[in-house]
Amino acid sequence: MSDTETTHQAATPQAVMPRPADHPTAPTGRVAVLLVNLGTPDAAEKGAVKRYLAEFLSDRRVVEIPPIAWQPILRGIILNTRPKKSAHAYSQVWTEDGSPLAAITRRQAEALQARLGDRVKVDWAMRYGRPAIADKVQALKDAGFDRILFAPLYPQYSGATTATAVDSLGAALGRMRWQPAIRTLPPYHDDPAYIAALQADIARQIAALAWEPEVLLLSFHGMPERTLHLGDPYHCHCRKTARLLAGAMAQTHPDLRIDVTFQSRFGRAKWLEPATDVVLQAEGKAGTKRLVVAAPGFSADCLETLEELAMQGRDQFTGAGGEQFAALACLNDGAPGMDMLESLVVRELGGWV
Ligand SMILES: C=CC1=C(C)c2cc3[nH]c(cc4nc(cc5[nH]c(cc1n2)c(C)c5CCC(=O)O)C(CCC(=O)O)=C4C)c(C)c3C=C
Ligand SMILES: [Fe+2]
Ligand SMILES: [Fe+2]
Repeated sequence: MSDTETTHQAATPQAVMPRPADHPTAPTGRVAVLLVNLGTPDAAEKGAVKRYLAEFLSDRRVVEIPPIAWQPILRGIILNTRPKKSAHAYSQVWTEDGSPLAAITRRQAEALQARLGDRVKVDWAMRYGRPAIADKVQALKDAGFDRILFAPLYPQYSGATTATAVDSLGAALGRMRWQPAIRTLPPYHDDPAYIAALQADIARQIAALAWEPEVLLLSFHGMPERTLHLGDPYHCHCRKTARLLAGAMAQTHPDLRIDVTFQSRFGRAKWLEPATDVVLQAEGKAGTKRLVVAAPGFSADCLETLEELAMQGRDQFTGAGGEQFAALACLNDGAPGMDMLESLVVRELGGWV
């Protein structure tokens, strides 16, 4: 007899049926939060990077070229050239705990667990590589968690990030006879808690510098410009985040000039502009001496912030005449970012806990 039938009968006046002991595989109402980020290689060496890039760049949400045209380019050229170069870049930022993106995402999950206590189980997964979304969802279900808040840690929605993470969840659910109930965390690009966290964290890091920046660049990961015309809200979300953040920063730093750029251009198509590397050189050439760059779209530091911005970016700016440069840390597992994440998650869990 199912729980539903029991409840129905209990409501009738004649007989109050005793509730049967829970079926051993029928847990109810146990709630988990699964934090999700992009994914990263298992090691900073060519083979691991090749496996990671093969999975990532074969995702049709990421490279929107028909496989018949794209796969020969990917397998014939890109996977034979890029892994060596990218492995070298990864080796420059690798930590004792492995890839920064994975290590920080794990710490975010641990910090959120400590904040939420035993009401909720917090775990983490990656869209590409490990730990895989499908494995984590199955493990949570097997452990009795039948309600899962799936939280892709991308403040700005994009088909190439949020949607593909949810696709992967959907594929995992598609293989399950008995699925957990699912909620997904909406994009939070304009949430006051996110803007406040960014403002506080950026202001704190600027105050810790021994010099005063003239310019703050807000560098977001790029996307092919075509995706904007196809209706992807990513560009608009980035612009709105930047507008709200600039408004908040103007209260405390009225003399700071704030500009938006897009980094990590890939391939030959036109990407969103202006490009971060181009602007860093142009600023240096134009006489800007002191510049900071922040990456508000990245919830955790990773290759793109630690190598591309902090290392290459410094060379681009100082090589063109700039003098003082700092790449600010992402929100990571610091207090402002964790306060924000806790408030977003608690709001989405309403009615479940
Ligand atoms: C067509 C290629 C790419 C698109 C589109 C793209 C979108 C996109 N990516 C992020 C966030 C991250 N990307 C990261 C690394 C990375 N990105 C691409 C390509 C595209 N990204 C590549 C090839 C790589 C791997 C590194 C390299 O070889 O250059 C990372 C860091 C991962 C890490 O291990 O540290 C993040 C994070 C967003 C948010 C986004 C679209 C909005
Ligand atoms: Fe990327
Ligand atoms: Fe990059």
